[in-house]
Amino acid sequence: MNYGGGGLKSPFFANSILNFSKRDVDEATEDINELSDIGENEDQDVKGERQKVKNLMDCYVVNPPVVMVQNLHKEYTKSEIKCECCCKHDEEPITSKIAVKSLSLAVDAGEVFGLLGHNGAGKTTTMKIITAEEAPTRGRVQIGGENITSNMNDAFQLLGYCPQHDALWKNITVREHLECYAAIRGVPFGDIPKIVNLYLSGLQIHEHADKQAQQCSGGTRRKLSFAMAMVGNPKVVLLDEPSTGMDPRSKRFLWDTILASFQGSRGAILTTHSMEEADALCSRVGIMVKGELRCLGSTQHLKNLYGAGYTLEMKLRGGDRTPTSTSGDRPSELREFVSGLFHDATLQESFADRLVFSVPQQSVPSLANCFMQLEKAKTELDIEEYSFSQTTLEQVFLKFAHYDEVNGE
Ligand SMILES: Nc1ncnc2c1ncn2[C@@H]1O[C@H](COP(=O)(O)OP(=O)(O)OP(=O)(O)O)[C@@H](O)[C@H]1O
Repeated sequence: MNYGGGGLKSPFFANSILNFSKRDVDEATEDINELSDIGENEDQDVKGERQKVKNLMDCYVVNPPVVMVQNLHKEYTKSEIKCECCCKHDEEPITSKIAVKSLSLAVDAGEVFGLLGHNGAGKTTTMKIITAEEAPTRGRVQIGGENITSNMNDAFQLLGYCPQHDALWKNITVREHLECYAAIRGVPFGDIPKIVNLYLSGLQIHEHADKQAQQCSGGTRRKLSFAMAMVGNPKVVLLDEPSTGMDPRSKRFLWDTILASFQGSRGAILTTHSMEEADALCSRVGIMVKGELRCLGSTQHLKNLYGAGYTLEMKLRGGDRTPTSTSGDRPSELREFVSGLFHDATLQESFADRLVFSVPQQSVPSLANCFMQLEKAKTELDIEEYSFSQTTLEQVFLKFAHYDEVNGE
């Protein structure tokens, strides 16, 4: 039995019409708590989140998280793996593939949770399971406290979804898409034109409003998908790489809309490959590696925990007085100064008059003192400019990416 009505590219399909069978549901809810595949060395925050979800699932909560998944697991079996080529796989038989490994997560109201990870880490699969486009191998999902299998109507009324691949009606105009979604989400009839125009102008797609979706560029279709997910203010919104292909001004509108929307009782899950976007928009992020949630917390928490500390970048004044010049070995003087100030600092890069040092967290007991010394050295050592910055989220992400490579299959 198939609950789903739409094809894969239908906007209604992409907005949460169930697509799995009763058998899938029964099997999926088995063995929720008895798992043998949870890593022994699971990160403390991930472990804490798993326990938090278990506690919340076990009791009645007045204000439940907007999205809660418990021990979500997805293994594509041999028969589910779609082969896109016509070979007979004589050499390499297709085996099963674990896309999501025992993921437990609770996204609270007022939160934008960033799901980060390499291509193929399992982000989209997680979203597809939450929207019931895919059935989990096991695990539970609640949206606004409503179980998506036993209380599907209530659960999906709360949900907006911007899928990774735009799901639009090709012969319907941009404006009609938005009007239809606004009406479905219960926007009062008289307010629909005003609200639709707000999105059209904010995303700068007014001039394309009366074009059919099939006549629009990829960027315009992306903007439309984002607006469709947001219009009518659903309580929970899943945004799968919403800003891909958007110009900077529209991206700014998207950021502003997200920042303004998910306060109070609403919440969102956002996937993005832009660490800048995650840093700007997400109250918490989680990094997935090979289907597994490896860490989670605020971006500052992850930088403190997994960051390498600080990066000190310095540029000496006078581009021609390079290390090969005859005017004294100023870079050596600078290196000496830096190692005196930070004992464990290491030189990462040195090119002409520009030097970059990596400074461990524990070498910086006082930021105030550090800046005082750097300002003094600026004059004494004739430094044109310097920057002293904390590890970026990108560096934290790359650390996990490195783990992925080292432990690659
Ligand atoms: N229908 C499917 N059949 C078999 N394997 C699949 C299927 N869909 C996804 N996968 C596999 O599951 C893993 C996770 O894929 P998923 O699309 O969730 O990753 P992702 O993190 O969203 O990547 P991206 O950043 O590229 O969107 C990948 O290895 C992918 O090849």
